[in-house]
Amino acid sequence: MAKAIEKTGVVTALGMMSGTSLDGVDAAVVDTDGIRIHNFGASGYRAYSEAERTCLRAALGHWGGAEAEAAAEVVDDAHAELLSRFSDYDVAGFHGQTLAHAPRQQGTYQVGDGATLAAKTGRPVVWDFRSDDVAMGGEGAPLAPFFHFACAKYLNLKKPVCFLNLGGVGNLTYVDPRFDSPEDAGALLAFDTGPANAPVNDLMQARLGLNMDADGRLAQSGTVETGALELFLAESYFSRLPPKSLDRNDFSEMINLVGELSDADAAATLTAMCAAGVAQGMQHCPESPSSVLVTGGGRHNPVLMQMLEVSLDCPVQKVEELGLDGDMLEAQAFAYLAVRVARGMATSAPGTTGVSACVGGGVVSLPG
Ligand SMILES: Nc1ncnc2c1ncn2[C@@H]1O[C@H](COP(=O)(O)OP(=O)(O)OP(=O)(O)O)[C@@H](O)[C@H]1O
Ligand SMILES: CC(=O)N[C@H]1[C@@H]2OC[C@@H](O2)[C@@H](O)[C@@H]1O[C@H](C)C(=O)O
Repeated sequence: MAKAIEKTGVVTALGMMSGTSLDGVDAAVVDTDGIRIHNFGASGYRAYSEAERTCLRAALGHWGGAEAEAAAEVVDDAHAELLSRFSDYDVAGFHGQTLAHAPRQQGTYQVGDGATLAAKTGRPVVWDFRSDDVAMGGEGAPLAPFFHFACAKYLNLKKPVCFLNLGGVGNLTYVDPRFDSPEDAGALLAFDTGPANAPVNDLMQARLGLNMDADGRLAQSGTVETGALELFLAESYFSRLPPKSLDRNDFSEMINLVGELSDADAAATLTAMCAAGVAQGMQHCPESPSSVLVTGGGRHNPVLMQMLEVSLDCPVQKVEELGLDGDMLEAQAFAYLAVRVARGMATSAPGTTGVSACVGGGVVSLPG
């Protein structure tokens, strides 16, 4: 069994991501040398139970304490359980669960203990991906952009393209595949676009006890309240230049902007806010991309997809149209990044997190 990973050649990495939507943990295998993607492998998913989700929700915004400890236990157990379904990998990338993120103040805080996981599994585990970037003045997020660059190369794309991830929060990566390396100035520009599904999920939870507006059915029957949308876009976050990042709950008061609206109008308006944040963010791209490739759970929402098609002036496609798996892209990203960290390569750049120089964050825990 591998105790440390080889310094060169293609290895099999297993990435795991527990995202801001708090729905569950994704895991996916990528064969890579840390530069090129050679192959995408098996994937898996482990949903959080209602009780686990309640525990995680209660810990959001906490920088430690009993709530965070309870959440850490849930995260560690769920990841260990998911990991036990895989046997054929050389290194694991373990993002953990973000509980709080304020890079300019307290920093960034993910729970999940990679050292324990390494001891349990007997494999090297790479974790704590964001802290070094924040310590060097970066946003600590988004980190998927270096992987998006590798995806563009894997797909043999020749023109600039955007990857748009619609999870709890939205994040956009502008990739120019004409550059050789993700570290080249101008190859990447990335930032969080604004809230994506989190406000709609919170609305559905508060008003109807549901986890999401499945297939946008409620939003579909509602009307967008343009006054609320304008107030949303007046938020100072949207006039800030990228790179920039958000905490899941930075926009949680948005739900108050739709407080007086019917369920359907509120859902339609919060969905429109997500699309409007993306449209606003696209104005920062140095060139109009050949297309916007959408990944993450929001791409399953046809109302949101249609709003994006109307408001963006380039084609909007699900990543599946190019053969990628939009449910697993983030887990794959942390598989890819794990290999880069283990090999001392950079995982973020001034254009992706605003860090002062390219930095390779992450901690490598070897089994004892
Ligand atoms: N069929 C669907 N209809 C509407 N919304 C959906 C559908 N499927 C998924 N979603 C939305 O996508 C969310 C999950 O997205 P995803 O798994 O990308 O989030 P995440 O990885 O937790 O978040 P992040 O990328 O912010 O870390 C769900 O909570 C829901 O809001
Ligand atoms: C601090 C943190 O966990 N941020 C997440 C979150 O979820 C989406 C967006 O906000 C993105 O910035 C990031 O995740 C992705 C995987 C990233 O780092 O690329």
